[in-house]
Amino acid sequence: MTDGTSMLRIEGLRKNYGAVAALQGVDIEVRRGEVLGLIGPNGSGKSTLFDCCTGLQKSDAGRVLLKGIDITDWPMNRIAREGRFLRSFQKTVVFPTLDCEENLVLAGQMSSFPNVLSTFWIGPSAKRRVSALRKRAKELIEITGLSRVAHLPAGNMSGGQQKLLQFASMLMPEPELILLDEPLAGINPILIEKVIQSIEHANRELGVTFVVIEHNTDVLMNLSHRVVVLHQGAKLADDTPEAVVKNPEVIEAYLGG
Ligand SMILES: Nc1ncnc2c1ncn2[C@@H]1O[C@H](COP(=O)(O)OP(=O)(O)OP(=O)(O)O)[C@@H](O)[C@H]1O
Repeated sequence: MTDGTSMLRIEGLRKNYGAVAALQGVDIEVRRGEVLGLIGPNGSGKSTLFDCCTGLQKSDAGRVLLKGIDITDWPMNRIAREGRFLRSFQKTVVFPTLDCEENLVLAGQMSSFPNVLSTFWIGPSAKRRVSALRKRAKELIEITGLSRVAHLPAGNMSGGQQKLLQFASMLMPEPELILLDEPLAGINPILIEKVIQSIEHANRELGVTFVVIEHNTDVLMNLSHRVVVLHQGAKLADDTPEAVVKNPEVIEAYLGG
């Protein structure tokens, strides 16, 4: 649960794509330790908000502060490495010929070694790091419920299992903040439960703060401590899940249909 301190502060964020005002001055505070749900109709600016916070798109105005530090102009890799701040994309990406543990160790190596060449250096300290990464990979395979398929090349796993593996990969570098873009899209109900449990475990036991975009609103309302609603690039509501589902403006703009 949150201790009330600021993890991510978004101030007056604006982004135009030509004539389209994707974000029209959005303010959001994400508190350390919370799961914040982000909902809104298609095209309301949710993914653009993630893109501008993580350096994939440059905003036209506004600021993004991570633990009080202005990261608005930081490039993506600096945000991920120094900020311990990661995001997922709607498309799942895994290394298809590697099994779960190999995928996870590689994800850990890519983030914990200072540069690509050093991942090939097999000195004693590198061996120790790889062995620590293998230990963490095994724990994450257990946590995400992937043990039964862990020996398969990731390319032979189902789409939902690949999503779980991608989620576990994001946890390898011990991030503090993760933005998840539609983690449940296209996966079956049994795996939906596993994804939810994995997010809850990472939040409660590993202390990871989450912002989650998800169109499955029933699940999102259960998972989130607080929910922000975007509509036409502006914030329409910012409240508890219980209050958001009863908000007449939110019902009209999004939940009603
Ligand atoms: N790279 C881009 N170039 C031009 N317009 C874009 C680009 N990315 C997004 N847009 C436009 O910006 C607006 C917001 O899009 P965005 O993808 O952020 O919405 P969203 O809420 O994530 O939608 P969805 O729920 O469908 O994923 C839309 O009108 C979209 O068409």
